[in-house]
Amino acid sequence: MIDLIDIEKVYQTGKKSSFIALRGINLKVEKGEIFGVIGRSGAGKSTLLRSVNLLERPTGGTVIVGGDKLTELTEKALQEKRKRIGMIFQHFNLLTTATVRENIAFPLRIAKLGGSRIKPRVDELLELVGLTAYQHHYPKQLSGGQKQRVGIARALANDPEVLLCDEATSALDPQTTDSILSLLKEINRRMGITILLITHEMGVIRAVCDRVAVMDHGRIVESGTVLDVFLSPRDSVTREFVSEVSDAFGSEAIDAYRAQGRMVRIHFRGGQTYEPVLYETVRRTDATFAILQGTVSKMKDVPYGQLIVELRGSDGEVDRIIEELGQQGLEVSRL
Ligand SMILES: Nc1ncnc2c1ncn2[C@@H]1O[C@H](COP(=O)(O)OP(=O)(O)OP(=O)(O)O)[C@@H](O)[C@H]1O
Repeated sequence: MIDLIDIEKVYQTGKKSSFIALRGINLKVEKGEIFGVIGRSGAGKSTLLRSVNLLERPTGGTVIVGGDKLTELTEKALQEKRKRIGMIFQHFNLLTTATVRENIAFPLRIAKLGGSRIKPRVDELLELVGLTAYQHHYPKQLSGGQKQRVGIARALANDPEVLLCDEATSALDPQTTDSILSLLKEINRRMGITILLITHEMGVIRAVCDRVAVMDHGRIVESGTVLDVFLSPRDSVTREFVSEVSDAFGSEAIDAYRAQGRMVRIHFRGGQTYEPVLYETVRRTDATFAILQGTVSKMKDVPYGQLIVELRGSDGEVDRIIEELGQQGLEVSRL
């Protein structure tokens, strides 16, 4: 649905100086998925997101959305295409002197829809985001979460195929963040809208995304399914993000144990998370095990678990257990 090919962005910062914000970005977002881009401040996330609808025109490369090469469209054709690419912002960007209803109707008026079609569409959108009772309020009378709901309704007004989310929950408290993320998931599921979001919070990625790309200094340093990247991060930047949401791992207590050897980390995915796979495997040997740390959580809707255990048995038994766990599809790494 979104194809970014060899995207470069160079900002001219002075007569003779320039800054490279994006370097050779290649990214493909499939139809119907929620794709997250994560990175530290200054990594280039906003520049990348704004390249998708050409709010920021790349200095090199090709942007394709829904089969159309945006980088080759005329200004008029681009305006038309942008109607099918919704966008929401960290600070909502609402019209402060217009009511909730007028804010949502705004893109429909721009699209020159007749009044008789605007009213039912706005009613539908108000209902979708749960703001029917607030339709005559002004933005200053709303909470942050409600303002973002207006932003979402407005972005969906023209029935887009893609929704771009620019740090959409960064200005919200954790509870409101959860409710906005749930709304985005519902919109994606019910309407099949492809969502591309940028964030600096791994929690956001874990809650809603199918796949993720990690950015650093204008490059994508790692990408893959959220589960893969989360459970086996390769790049140091990724590892830092992952440690933010899994602070239980790698604690000093575990490090102290490490000296004794035979410690393993086991990753469970999906239905396996709830099965006694470890117990059943160890039971078939003379070995035993001690659980040192464990967690069960969810990555979007997929359950996953991570256990750190010390296997107590002979070298041969320990090798056999690790091999058998692997054969059953568990990821096992010696610590
Ligand atoms: N108009 C501009 N002129 C010059 N440099 C710019 C311009 N816009 C962005 N930059 C620089 O490009 C880099 C990437 O900025 P960008 O806003 O895309 O990063 P980001 O990852 O979204 O970070 P943040 O979350 O802080 O916005 C930064 O170093 C920024 O200073």
